[in-house]
Amino acid sequence: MSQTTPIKRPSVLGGAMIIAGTAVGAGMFSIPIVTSGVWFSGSTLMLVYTWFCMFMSGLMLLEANLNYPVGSSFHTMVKSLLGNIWNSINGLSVAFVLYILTYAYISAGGSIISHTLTSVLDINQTMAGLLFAILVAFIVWLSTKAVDRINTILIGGMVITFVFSVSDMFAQVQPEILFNRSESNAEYLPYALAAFPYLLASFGYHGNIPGLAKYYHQDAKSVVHSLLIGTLIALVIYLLWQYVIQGNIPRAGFKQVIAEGGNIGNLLAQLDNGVVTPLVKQLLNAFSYMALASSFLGVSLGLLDYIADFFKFEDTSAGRTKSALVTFVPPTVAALLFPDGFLYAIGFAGLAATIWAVIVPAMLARASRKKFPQATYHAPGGNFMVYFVILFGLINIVAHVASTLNLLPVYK
Ligand SMILES: N[C@@H](Cc1ccccc1)C(=O)O
Repeated sequence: MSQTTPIKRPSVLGGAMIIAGTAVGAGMFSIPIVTSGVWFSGSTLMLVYTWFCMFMSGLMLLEANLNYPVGSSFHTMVKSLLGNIWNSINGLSVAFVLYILTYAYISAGGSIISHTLTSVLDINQTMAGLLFAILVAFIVWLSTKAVDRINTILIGGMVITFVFSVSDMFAQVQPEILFNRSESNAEYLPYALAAFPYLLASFGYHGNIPGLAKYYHQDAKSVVHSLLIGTLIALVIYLLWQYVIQGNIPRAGFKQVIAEGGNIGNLLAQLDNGVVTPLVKQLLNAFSYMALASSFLGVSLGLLDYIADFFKFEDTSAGRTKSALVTFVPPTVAALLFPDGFLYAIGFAGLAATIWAVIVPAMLARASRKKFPQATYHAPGGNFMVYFVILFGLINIVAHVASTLNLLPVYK
């Protein structure tokens, strides 16, 4: 008797963890700093708006992806739906984001390692960044499987340290600080626009969508659910993070963080003067390492695969060594020369990600509806949502260009 065995699909939660693991990373540490101008209430609205648009653009990418063979990359979709010019723009913006994030992770990694080790070991930030980069490069060079295993451990550790540290700090939050009651006539709104690209970068995960569609055997519903849950986990983590940080460190304290360069170590140092107990500080440090390392592993693995594909390097240990050198040497050298560019890097990552994680997905959905009218999955909201998402992208570009040209007020 012949029997068709139903395809066993992995649980929605697994995909949600992949998405949350990519999204929650270096961007998160920039959020309280870059929103110190608009502060807590305003940034809550901005986070929800950004989450919504980044979730929608993910669904649009999925819509296009499902019309192509399993696992088709950005390259295949953009080339077929938008042509060669867009394909080049898209490819460049992907490579740029991956490179600049790799730099940001090395810079930030150096900053927290040297911050936590100052009392026991006199190691400067540049050396610490170098060690961090070498360790991650080694794991990525080993194999995708090694990255997968270590990431699972890291995400487990992140959940534990985040829950313990945040639940303790939760109780310490002071409404006077959180709502900035001591400052009368404070201005918030003028500082809002400049923060957007950092929030956008923090919700970036879109490179994972083709892989996720493959993981769920092209079942739209499972992918949609895991995107929804994964991005909501990121949103909840960011809101809690904002709540405990901006409810414990007074708004004026951020002027010092920004003056010191705005790296993670500077932010964590502000908690030394506060009410946070030494144990909670250690937990937060541990959380920061793990959040950084897990994104660093994921992003640099993506970059290594991209480079291997671009230069046609083989998947042998010699080929992987070449890919690893092209992946890690330029950002490591940049981090040695400019150890404190963390915030700039996240802002530029947000700008470039606007292209491939916001505008291109919206354009792909529009083009794919014309080319494949019989498609079964459609992202919600029709053409209105396509333009809504494109508008969000344009706001981010204007925000970044204007703030780079010093046209926007800066809280410092
Ligand atoms: N969201 C990631 C950065 C990222 C952006 C775009 C794609 C992938 C990752 C972070 O905050 O660290």
